[in-house]
Amino acid sequence: MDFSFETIQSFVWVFIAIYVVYWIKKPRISKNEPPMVPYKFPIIGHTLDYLFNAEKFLAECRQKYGDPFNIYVFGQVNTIAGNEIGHEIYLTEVFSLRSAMREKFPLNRVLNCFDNPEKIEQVIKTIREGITANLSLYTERIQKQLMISINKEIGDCSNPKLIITANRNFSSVIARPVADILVGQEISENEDVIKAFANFTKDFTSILKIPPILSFIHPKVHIEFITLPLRFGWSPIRRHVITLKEHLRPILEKRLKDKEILGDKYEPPLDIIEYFLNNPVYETKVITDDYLNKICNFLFVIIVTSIHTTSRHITSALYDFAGRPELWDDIYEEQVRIDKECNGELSLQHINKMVKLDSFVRESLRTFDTVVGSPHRCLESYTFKNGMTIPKGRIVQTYLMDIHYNTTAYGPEPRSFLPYHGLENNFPATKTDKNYFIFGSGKHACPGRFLAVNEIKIGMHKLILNYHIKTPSGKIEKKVYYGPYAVPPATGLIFENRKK
Ligand code: HEM
Repeated sequence: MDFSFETIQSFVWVFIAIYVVYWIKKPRISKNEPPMVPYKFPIIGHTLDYLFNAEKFLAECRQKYGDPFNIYVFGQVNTIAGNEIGHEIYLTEVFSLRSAMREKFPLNRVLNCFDNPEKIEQVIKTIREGITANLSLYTERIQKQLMISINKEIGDCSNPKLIITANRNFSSVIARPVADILVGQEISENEDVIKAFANFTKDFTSILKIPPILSFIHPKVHIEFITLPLRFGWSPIRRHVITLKEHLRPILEKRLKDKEILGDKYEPPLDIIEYFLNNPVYETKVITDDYLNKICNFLFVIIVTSIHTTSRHITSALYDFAGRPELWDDIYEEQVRIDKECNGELSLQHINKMVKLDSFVRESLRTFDTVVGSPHRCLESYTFKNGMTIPKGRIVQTYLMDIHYNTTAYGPEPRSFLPYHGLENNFPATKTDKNYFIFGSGKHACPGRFLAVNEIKIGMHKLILNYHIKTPSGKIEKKVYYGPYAVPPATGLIFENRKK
């Protein structure tokens, strides 16, 4: 075979380019760092194992190299912190989830307040003061909205009905109560608004479906590439922002007018938009387009953090319930007793009495089975208590499976489903703990977890009271994996009316 001079020249250039990338990207691990797991292929490193075999691969690394260890994925060294060391990440401000998320979930490119630490602090304060502190006042409305959703999405099942949960994962079920809390009862009756709430995250994450090949050069190159269309004016979420603005404007204008006319006699509705109108930072006399953009930006941050997460976990808890017939009667009996006690109208006290259901939900959250998650960026060089040091800029991932399946906390068979572990050990589903990281831990632990668990418990209570729920196979269905991240099974659930 003859090669022309040009062909040989091209080969040489390709070789030089690969060598330069290899040399630049070659991980440089200093002496005191966690051990680097050896790999066979330069540049690719452990990427394939991480994507297609994460559970087994990381378990083998953990066994061989201890905790923590370093792996090389998508051209970056990642430190994997497990059961012994993981909690340290959450005890100091040296590690930042927000900084790491910018390269994984570039929401800041469509919601500019996501890039502003002060605004995010305001979001967190709003969740704590405006939602969690008022949870008892919201309970009746959450219940009502969940029942509307259940009747619409599941409805009459005189004959068994298969509801396919894939992709949607009951996001519109959860969107309704969240809309009620954020924008009030009147706007949340509008189906377009509910759709905007339910689909915002799914539509935004459509840009994340592009495989991160360019991350091998640098994660920022990949992010610049996938967000390129946004710079030319295309936005996957624009229509949702327009819908919300359209419906917010007349309501906000009416509230300002009512306030002016009624003065002290004005009765402020309980919702987050009213919380804004009374907040010195967001006070206004006139509803301008700029003001609406500001409010929508803020609301969509709460929507992104609250709906997708909660709907994914209520779906998963339903699969966990449906696949375990041995638990059905016990949990059903608790719901019947509480339903009789409250005459169908739950208060926060009644929800707190659902101790078996709470323990079941905690166990479903613990065994959700994402292998690693919650990436945090190390903002300055840090030395762990065991003396190992990691450099500034390093991404540290929490090895959730190692934490959630540790034998010290969960006994000799930590992978089995222990429905009453929380109840027996006085660990409610909302309580963060070094053996339970589903809501993170420390200062930045999820501020929305009280709302999330309440929605899941109310939703499950109503569903279990009204329906027999089964999996199509009659067994526990397997989760679906995207690399190391788990999502609920996609087989669907069978609902059948309970005989009253
Ligand atoms: C089952 C549902 C949910 C899960 C599993 C979940 C999980 C998490 C996790 C793991 C974190 C990171 C914590 C850390 O770094 O220590 C977090 C943060 C956060 N979550 Fe949730 N979450 C859920 C529901 C919600 C809801 C309903 C809201 C809002 C009402 C919310 C708002 C937030 C916010 C604003 C943060 C950022 C906190 C900060 O940076 O300080 N989450 N969540």
